[in-house]
Amino acid sequence: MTEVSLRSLQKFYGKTAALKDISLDVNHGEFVSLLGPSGCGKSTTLKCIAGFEEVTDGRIYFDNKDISRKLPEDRDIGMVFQSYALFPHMTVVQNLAFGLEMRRVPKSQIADRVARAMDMVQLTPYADRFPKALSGGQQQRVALARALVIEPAILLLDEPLANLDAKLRDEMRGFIRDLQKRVGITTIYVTHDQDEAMTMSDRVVVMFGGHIAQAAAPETVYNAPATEQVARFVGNANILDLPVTGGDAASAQITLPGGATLRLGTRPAAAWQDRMRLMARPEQIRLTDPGDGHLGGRIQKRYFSGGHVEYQVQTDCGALSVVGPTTQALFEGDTVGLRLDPARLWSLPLTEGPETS
Ligand SMILES: Nc1ncnc2c1ncn2[C@@H]1O[C@H](COP(=O)(O)OP(=O)(O)OP(=O)(O)O)[C@@H](O)[C@H]1O
Repeated sequence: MTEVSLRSLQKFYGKTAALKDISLDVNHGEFVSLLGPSGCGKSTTLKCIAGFEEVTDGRIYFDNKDISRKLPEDRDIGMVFQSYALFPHMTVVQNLAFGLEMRRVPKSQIADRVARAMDMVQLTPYADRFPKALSGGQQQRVALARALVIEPAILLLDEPLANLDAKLRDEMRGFIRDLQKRVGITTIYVTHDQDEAMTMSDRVVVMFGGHIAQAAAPETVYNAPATEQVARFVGNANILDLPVTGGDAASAQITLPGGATLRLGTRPAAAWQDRMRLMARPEQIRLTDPGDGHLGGRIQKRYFSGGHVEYQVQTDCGALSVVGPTTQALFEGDTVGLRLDPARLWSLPLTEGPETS
């Protein structure tokens, strides 16, 4: 297991700054996802770690060894791409054996290591098939096995599930995560799919415009986003901009448009702030009888989605998204009350970080 440290990475393509300042430590055996919108620099970060791109400035360390200028083949990484990149004219066994032959692993060991890798991804019955005779999910499992059979120090995955349909993608998420835990390999995973990042990772690194906005456990990124941009990118966020009307050194009191007050567990970040931007996730707001909530509203849209119902509710704080149980008989046009949980309202900084796009 290997620790990866990125120190102030910068990468320019001509005048385009793909990475502006990336610093990150990935612990031994950790599964870290790089998450962000298209063009934020996820793939470039991964390519720099792999050595397919040279950094313009900054350093990359594997276990405290500076590998920034090493060739990809000298970095001891296994890589899986979105396009499985299997050799079409080779069978599964041959695809797996290839990397070992290139590394001059003794023939006597190759068969055994290939067999173990195939078993690991449950593909033993398909050993002699060519890639075109395998499903997308099976091909991606071959690609995984091919990356792991060389027993690399670090596993890098670039949107490996993007080509699979939704159901298979779900299955493969669990499969990759279980396999990574069993093997215990340090893994960096690029995705623009927040569900994927949240369900699979020990830590999610949210990136915008060549910067890291937050690197934290999935629960922290979701419940305590570092910025409004993170709040809006990861999940559905209701943002309430409300005046501070009282409180003390430890807790602020805010007043909602209808006059209801709430005592929060936090203060505004800066002494001069007389308002707060608070985030409430849809499932943290409860719909009640009109007059019973902290805020009044009218249901504009109702979306039944099997396990729960999503509502769009027009309020004096704007349109809020609320998730409720299917047992609640509420419909479009109904007048409702909205109850907020002061303990779960998250105070966002009023100003964003250095980069907002
Ligand atoms: N080879 C290249 N030449 C010039 N510009 C590039 C090159 N590769 C990437 N870029 C630019 O660098 C920035 C970051 O690209 P990158 O591919 O890392 O983003 P990404 O977050 O992985 O996006 P996506 O999710 O769309 O793959 C983008 O502005 C992109 O246009």
